[in-house]
Amino acid sequence: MSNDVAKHEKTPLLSIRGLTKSFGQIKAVDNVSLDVFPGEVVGLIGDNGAGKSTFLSLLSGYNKKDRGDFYYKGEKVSFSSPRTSRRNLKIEMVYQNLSLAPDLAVWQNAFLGEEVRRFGVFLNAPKMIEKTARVLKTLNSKVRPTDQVGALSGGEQQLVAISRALLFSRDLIIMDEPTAAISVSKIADVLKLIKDLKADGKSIILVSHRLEDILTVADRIVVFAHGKIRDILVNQNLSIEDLVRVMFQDRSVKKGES
Ligand SMILES: Nc1ncnc2c1ncn2[C@@H]1O[C@H](COP(=O)(O)OP(=O)(O)OP(=O)(O)O)[C@@H](O)[C@H]1O
Repeated sequence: MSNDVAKHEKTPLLSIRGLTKSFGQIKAVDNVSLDVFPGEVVGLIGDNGAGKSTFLSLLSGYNKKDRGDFYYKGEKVSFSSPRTSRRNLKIEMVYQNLSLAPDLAVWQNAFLGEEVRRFGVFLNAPKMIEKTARVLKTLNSKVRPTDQVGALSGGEQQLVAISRALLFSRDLIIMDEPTAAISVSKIADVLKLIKDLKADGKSIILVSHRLEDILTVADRIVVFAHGKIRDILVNQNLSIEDLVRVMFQDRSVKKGES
C-alpha cells in the first residue's frame, strides 16, 4: 500500500496529499500522501537522502512546498511558517540540533518566542518559571527552570525541547532524531516520554536512524525512498531485518541483477 492512506475509523489529525518539493533537479519529496491519526506514533525511516528531513521541514513551515495540500482536523490549512504551525495548528517540532539557546535558562528556552507578558508588555518571569517547573515535574525531570541550557546533558536538552510541546498543549509533536545526541542510558527515558505523550492522546511523527527505537514506539512505520513513500508497515511482529529489507530493497535488487 505504497503512498497510501491507512483505513482508520477516526478522523485524521493531519492529512497530507500530494506533497512535493524539489531542490533544482532533485525531487526531495515527490507526491507524498499520508494520514496521521490522534494518539498515533508514526515512525519515519529511510536511507540517507531519502527525503525525511525535507518532509518534516515542509510540515513545520521551514521550507515551502512546491505542491500538495494539508488538512488539519479535516480543514485545509497552509503551513506558511513555523509560527503558524505552532500557534494555529499546535504542531511542535523537536529538531536534531534542538535549536535551543544555550546561554539562556530552561524557562527562557521553553517560552522562547511565546513569552507570557503582563499588560502585554512586561515579561512575566515568575509565571513562566512556575509553569516550566510544573511541566518538568510531569516529565519526572530533575532539571530546574533556572538551569542554563548549555550546561545540561543532551538528554536533558531534549526534555527542554519536548517540554514546549506540553507547555503549549500541542496536538502533534514532530521529532527529528531525538535519540541521536544522547547517551544510551537516556534513550529509554526519551522513548518512555514518547509513549507517555501518546497515552496522553498526542500524535507523534518520529524520524530516526535507530530502527530499534522506531520498533519500540511506533504504531506505523513509513519507509521513504527517493522522496516517495515506499511502504507503510503496521508495527506488528516486525524485526530490524524486515525494516532494512524494505529500506534497501532497490539495492538488493540491483545486486541480484549484476
Ligand atoms: N537545501 C537543500 N538544497 C539542495 N538539496 C537539498 C536541500 N535539502 C535537501 N536536499 C537534497 O534533497 C534530498 C533529500 O534530503 P533529506 O535531507 O530530506 O533526506 P533525509 O532522508 O533526511 O536524509 P538523512 O537521513 O541523511 O538526513 C537529498 O538528495 C538532499 O541532498
